[in-house]
Amino acid sequence: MTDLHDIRYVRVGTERLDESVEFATRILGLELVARDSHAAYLRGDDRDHNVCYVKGEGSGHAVGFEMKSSSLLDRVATELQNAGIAVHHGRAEECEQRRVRDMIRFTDPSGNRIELVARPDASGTRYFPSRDAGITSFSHVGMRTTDAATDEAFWTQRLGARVSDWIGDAALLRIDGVHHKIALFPSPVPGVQHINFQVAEVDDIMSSWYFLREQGVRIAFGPGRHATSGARFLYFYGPDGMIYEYSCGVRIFTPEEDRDHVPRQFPREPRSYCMWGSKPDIAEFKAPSACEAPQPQFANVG
Ligand SMILES: O=C/C=C/C(C(=O)O)=C(/O)C(=O)O
Ligand SMILES: [Fe+2]
Repeated sequence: MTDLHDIRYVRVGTERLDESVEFATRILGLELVARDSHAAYLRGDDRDHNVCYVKGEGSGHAVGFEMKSSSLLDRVATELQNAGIAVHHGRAEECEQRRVRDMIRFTDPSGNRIELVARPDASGTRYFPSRDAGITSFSHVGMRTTDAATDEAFWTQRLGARVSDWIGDAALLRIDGVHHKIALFPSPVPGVQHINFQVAEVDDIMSSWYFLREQGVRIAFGPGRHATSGARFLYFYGPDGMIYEYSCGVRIFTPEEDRDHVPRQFPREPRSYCMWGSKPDIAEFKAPSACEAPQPQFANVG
């Protein structure tokens, strides 16, 4: 079974490359590290990049995870292929575009594009934010799943993730001590639902809340506190309907807790998403299931 070392990057196809870069630097607070006519690379920590906007919406979304070595990557590719999963081995040009030595690509059962990489470029320079949003690291993605049980089995059985908690059918999955690095939210369509950056403290969340509103940014959820990980959070919309999340204070499991933790089942109700009572303007957090209409008490904020 795979041992995913860490989440590494997310690739977001967009027809609005300039607007995406403008939003990511001036509003979100990322550093632009490289840019060409086809793609822009940005980061919120000391790694080479965490987000790559790729020209052309047709490029879709992809999430990259680092493996500890190229030999582990090869082993996983073989295991996946033996399990009947189609695996694409990255060509030199694709590896170069991702700033990695080796990569493979496949899709989860919903069709989310997953990339596993080995020997990603390290960076010799510190993250230097364009706006002091208090970002400390790129931390997780929320992904849409069209079949939560099947995708959860894929992530846990094929990719070695562990369930930390569920809200309804949505699984929050960890690959290390952090409560989750992947979350799978039931939806009629696949894709990246939100991109999370950790911030240093709750002051960063509250000052960003004022800043974002002043800038006319559509707030998606929060400020609030997740019942699951205990993180304080703020979600907001960027170009192409992509949702970004700042959060701080996510639960970190000790090795003993990681070993002994029994996933908790939270009901699919507002208090499971936010202990403070904030109401989400996010489809996957509102509807009781992918097929049913939103409940009236989940009315949008603002
Ligand atoms: O309530 C839904 C989301 C929960 C959390 C959390 O517990 O921190 C997330 O960050 C997430 O899944 O996006
Ligand atoms: Fe999140």
